[in-house]
Parts: sequence; C-alpha cells; structure tokens
Amino acid sequence: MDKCKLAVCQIKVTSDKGFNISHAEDSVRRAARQGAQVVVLPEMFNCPYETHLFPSYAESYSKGETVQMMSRVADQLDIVLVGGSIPERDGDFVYNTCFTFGPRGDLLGRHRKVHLFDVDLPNLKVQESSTLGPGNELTVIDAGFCKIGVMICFDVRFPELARLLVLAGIDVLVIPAAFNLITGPAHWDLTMRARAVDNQVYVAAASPARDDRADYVAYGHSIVVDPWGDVVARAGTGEEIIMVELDPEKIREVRGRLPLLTQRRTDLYEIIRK
Ligand SMILES: NC(=O)CCC(=O)C(=O)O
Repeated sequence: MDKCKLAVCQIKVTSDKGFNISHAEDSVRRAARQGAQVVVLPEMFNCPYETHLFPSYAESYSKGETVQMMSRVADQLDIVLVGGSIPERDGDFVYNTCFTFGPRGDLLGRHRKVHLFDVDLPNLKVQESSTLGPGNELTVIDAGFCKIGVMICFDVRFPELARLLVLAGIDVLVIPAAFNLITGPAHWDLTMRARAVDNQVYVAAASPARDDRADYVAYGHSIVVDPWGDVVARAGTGEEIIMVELDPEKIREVRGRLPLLTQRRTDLYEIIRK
C-alpha cells in the first residue's frame, strides 16, 4: 500500500431516491475536493433502510441510475469510490450490494452482503432475508495503491470473513453499515475496533446520518480505526465527512512488534474458504 487519503461520507437518506443519489454525489465531490483518493458511502444510501422497500428501490447493474452516477463520478474525480450499498436487482433476486468503481469509472468489485441481518431483539426485529438474497463471494479490491476488503454491516460480526480477507492481503477493511440505536451503542465501536485489532488492518465504517423520524434510526458515528485499534476519526450523528491518511508503515509497525498473523498455530487450527 502507498500512503493515501480515505474519506467516509456520513449522509442523510430520505425516501426520495433521486435526491439521495444527487446528495451522495455532492458529498463525494466535497470529499474529493478535500483530497480524498478513496471515498466511502453508507449502506443503503439511496433507499430508506426498510426491508419491504428494497425491491421497489432496486436497480440492475446494467441500467441503474445510482450505478451510473457512481461510475461517472469516480471517473471525473479520479478516485476509488466504494459505493456504500444499494438494493441491486438481478433476475428474481434483490441483493444488498456494494459496487466499487475506479478512477476510470471501471467496476473494480462487487460485494453482495453475505450475512443477512435477521434478528429478534427487544424493540428491534429485522428480517433482511424477507426481501433479500445473500451474496456468496468474498470481495477483495485491488486499487493499485491499496488493497481493500469490503464487507457490509452485519458481515462485520463474523470474524472469519474479515480474517479471510486479511489473509488475501488487504490493507483496509471498508464497511458500509447502518447499525441502529439498540446495537449501535452496545457494539458499533467494539466490533469495528475488534476487527482492526484481530487483523492489524485499518477499518473504515460508513453509516447514514441519524434521522430520529425514520422507522429504522441509523446510529451514525462513522468511524476509522487504525491497526493498533485506536479510533483515528469518528463522526457525530449528523451529516459529516471524516478523513484520514492510511499509512502502510503503521500496519508494518504493529505487525512487526506484535506479530499475531505469523504466530497463528496453523498446525492446530486453520480457516478454510469454501
Ligand atoms: N444493516 C445491518 O446489517 C445492521 C447490523 C446491526 O445493526 C448489527 O448490530 O449488527
């Protein structure tokens, strides 16, 4: 990895898809003007996070207006755009998908959320699988100057997935996400920092801004954690762009002094990708 600047855009999401797309574009342009080379958007940034709405907001890769905006903007701004996630239609299925575009507007990778958020907690019942299909691929993006692993929100709770991405050589785990007011205060910082500490990589998680009138209230607090587990940037609950410089030396230093990855007892246990 080369040193590079990464920005996370914490933006509001409304019921107006057209507004959401142009609002996201404005935010990405602002981040690029501030010098970002990698820009990250939140989970479901063009659609309210309500499972029953995903099919009607969904678009296909080949015809989608959100996809076209992301490709055009990445090209014009000469950036890597990790495009949060959107409901993606493919045949009979809808997926929670992150498309990543490169500086020539080319598609660098597509991550379909692997672990669907099906939970029954006090005051929070969500069943993504009622309208979404699960992805079945691990997503590593080679952006040239850095290698990015992509997971979406609930995926972060499954350490095996992060470890497989790290074993594939990523420098930064990028996580478009939308935790909520139940699990956010309890587990947002904890899981993001845990994945960074376990794997000695940067972790960057992008949330929508909080809207207290929404059916599902996003936690906010987009965050970037360094390979030592320190929080190096953290948003509040409103709209905000946070920016950090990712430094390969920091990864080398932490791994050199605390060589967790090389001290694994692979003679006793190993993690297998199927
Ligand atoms: N959109 C999601 O996957 C939410 C995950 C979440 O809130 C969690 O606690 O995990």
